[in-house]
Amino acid sequence: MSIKVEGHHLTVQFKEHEALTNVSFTLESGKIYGLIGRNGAGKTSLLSLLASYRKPSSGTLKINGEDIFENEKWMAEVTFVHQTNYKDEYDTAEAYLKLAERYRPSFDRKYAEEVAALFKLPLNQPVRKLSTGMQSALNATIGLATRSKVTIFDEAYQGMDAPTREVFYKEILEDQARFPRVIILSTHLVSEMEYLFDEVLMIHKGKLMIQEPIDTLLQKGFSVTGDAEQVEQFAEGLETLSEQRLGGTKSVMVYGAIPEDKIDFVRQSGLEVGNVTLHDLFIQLTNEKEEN
Ligand SMILES: Nc1ncnc2c1ncn2[C@@H]1O[C@H](COP(=O)(O)OP(=O)(O)OP(=O)(O)O)[C@@H](O)[C@H]1O
Repeated sequence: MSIKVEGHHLTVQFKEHEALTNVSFTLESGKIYGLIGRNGAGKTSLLSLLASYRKPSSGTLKINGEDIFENEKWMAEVTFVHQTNYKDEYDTAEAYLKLAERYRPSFDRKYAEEVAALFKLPLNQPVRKLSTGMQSALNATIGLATRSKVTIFDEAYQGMDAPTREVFYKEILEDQARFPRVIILSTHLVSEMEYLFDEVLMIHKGKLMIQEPIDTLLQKGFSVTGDAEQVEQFAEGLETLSEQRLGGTKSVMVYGAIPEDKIDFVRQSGLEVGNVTLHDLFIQLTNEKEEN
């Protein structure tokens, strides 16, 4: 069954503070969504609505046309993976997998064991004794193997070292191809995880600034690399996001399209034109808003 999640004009109000303001979006099965935003932007507030942890102060949130808050059918189809405090957990990792199998009908125990082995997760150890990275690997294993129609990973990589994160990312891609669902990855590791995203949701100060396919988003800017003097000449008067210089070579990231009157200059000078990165766009777009 394919899934369509629709949020309309969602607001989350905490006493004095509005954590989310008038947020609307659509999510569909088969896509991986990158949810990015600066600290305190409202990412977890949005995810807690999807997980039914919280009721929106206003607005609607539906899956396939049905409200999800306290809706048992849909709550059972959403898995929210986030950092957990396991300091008082004496059960083993193995027992956790058994528990997940008991409570989640879609849980695939065999796959969970395969992923646990890839993570080198010591299943016979009490969870409280696992390192932070291994506790995250346990959460990630359960999140993947539950195969919920909506699977949310909220900075689920905490403490994982780089090779472990690579295992995690590879499994996300491979298992999503086998069992397409809505996957949301909330992250601060923008550069590292960019290649996983089909679409990006960028939140800034409680507002959804962008929901766009990653390819469209990356066409909002470009990079130019080549002889430093020529690059500087090219970039004069343009809005640059970042620049790097190595000896006589320089690279700049520019926001916007290449201006018509500079196209010939690029051709003649032989400067190399490439894509902008999500990391640079993110920094630029969230700074720009702050200035406004
Ligand atoms: N229970 C709460 N009571 C009051 N304010 C809250 C509560 N939870 C979150 N907030 C505030 O709402 C805003 C959004 O917080 P949220 O946790 O959604 O941000 P975030 O984007 O997930 O941040 P981070 O990247 O730092 O985890 C912040 O200003 C935060 O202080």
